[in-house]
Amino acid sequence: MRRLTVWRKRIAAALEWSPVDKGLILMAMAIPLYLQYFLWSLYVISRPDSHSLVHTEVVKRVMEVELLLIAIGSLIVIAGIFLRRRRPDYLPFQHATLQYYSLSLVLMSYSIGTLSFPVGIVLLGAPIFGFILLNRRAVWWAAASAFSLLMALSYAAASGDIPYAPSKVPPASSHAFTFWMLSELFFAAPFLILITFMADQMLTWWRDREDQIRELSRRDGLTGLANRRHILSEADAATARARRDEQPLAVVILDLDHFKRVNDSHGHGTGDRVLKASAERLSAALRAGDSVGRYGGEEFLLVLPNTDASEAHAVAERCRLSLQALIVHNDQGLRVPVTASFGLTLLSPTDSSVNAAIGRADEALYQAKGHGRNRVETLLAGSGMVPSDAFSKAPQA
Ligand SMILES: Nc1nc2c(ncn2[C@@H]2O[C@H](COP(=O)(O)OP(=O)(O)OP(=O)(O)O)[C@@H](O)[C@H]2O)c(=O)[nH]1
Repeated sequence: MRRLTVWRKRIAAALEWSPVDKGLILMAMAIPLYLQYFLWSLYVISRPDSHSLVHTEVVKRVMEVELLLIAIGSLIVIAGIFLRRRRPDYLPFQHATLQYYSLSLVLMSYSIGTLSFPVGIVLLGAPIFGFILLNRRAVWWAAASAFSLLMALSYAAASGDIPYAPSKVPPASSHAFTFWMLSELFFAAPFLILITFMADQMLTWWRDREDQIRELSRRDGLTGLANRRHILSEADAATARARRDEQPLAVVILDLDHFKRVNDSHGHGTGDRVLKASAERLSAALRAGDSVGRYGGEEFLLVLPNTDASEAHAVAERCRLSLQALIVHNDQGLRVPVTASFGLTLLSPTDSSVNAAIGRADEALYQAKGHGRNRVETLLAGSGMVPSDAFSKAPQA
């Protein structure tokens, strides 16, 4: 099962393969097909009723062509194996494999009829699959060659210059008709299975990759927290919910104190470590449902749904004490003191958007800096600054 998963991942990640490897995978699909057709030919001419189903002489000639195609295909594979280490990006190899694949399939299809069911499947599936996986220009060239050959053979057959579907004896009985119907399904089955399977795997892989990219675009590279854009969009969503449910929403901005000094005295690397450790502390101090993001260089934004001023003050205090207790060492092993100042507010019905509340929290933060840092200040719309002792159990360091 684990092996299957590994192979699934490999197949799904085929977009990343080198052009030579992609050419080789095409050959790995084509050669077994000719083996499959060869075995079918062998089977059909050995049947006692073969004369009522196929023109055996033609089928024997087709078998020679199949063997020739297998031999040519094997030579191309040997060339590919030779190239894959030395020149994995050698695009002409992909052109060669695509031309081989498309022209030989059209040629093979001629013997059972250029307008048959398997040809339709190949014509439809191969370019879609090819455009996703292979070089576009090479696929266009191969599609153009295959289409030209298909048209030339169809035109020659229509004009009576060559027979149409020379292998086939036109089904004269329901038995012969069933035989041909099953044979055509047998020819088309590998394409149907392979194209469906590959499309499923690749689309799954694409979706996973899209999810990863979306996640990356939302995260701050250093701290792993939501980045500014994402925390603001979370704040917007929380605002809409708070207004709909008529619940309070608290917004807190915090800024590490004298962070320039940390960088200047201990180096940027230590500064980065402080930011990462602070982010971890903040995430750990919040409840499920609260959000935290990196709002600026050393500024973080907390969005606390269903939280009134007193609860939000307690959360901010908890974060403040947690940061104050943080132990980060510089490269020389000295402890770097970390504290932060906090500005808190609640969303007010008069706020046109969450940005108004963020602006107020920023103003409160400015006050916290002015009042000596490492403290929480609250500014509420309508009531102005709220003294810290208005909240029960709100100790300041
Ligand atoms: N190491 C590191 N430093 C950063 C990063 N982003 C911003 N900074 C630094 O953070 C410092 C912020 O300094 P200031 O805005 O002057 O504020 P402060 O020194 O914290 O002073 P107060 O806010 O008044 O307490 C600047 O030196 C920025 O270079 C980062 O990703 N990594």
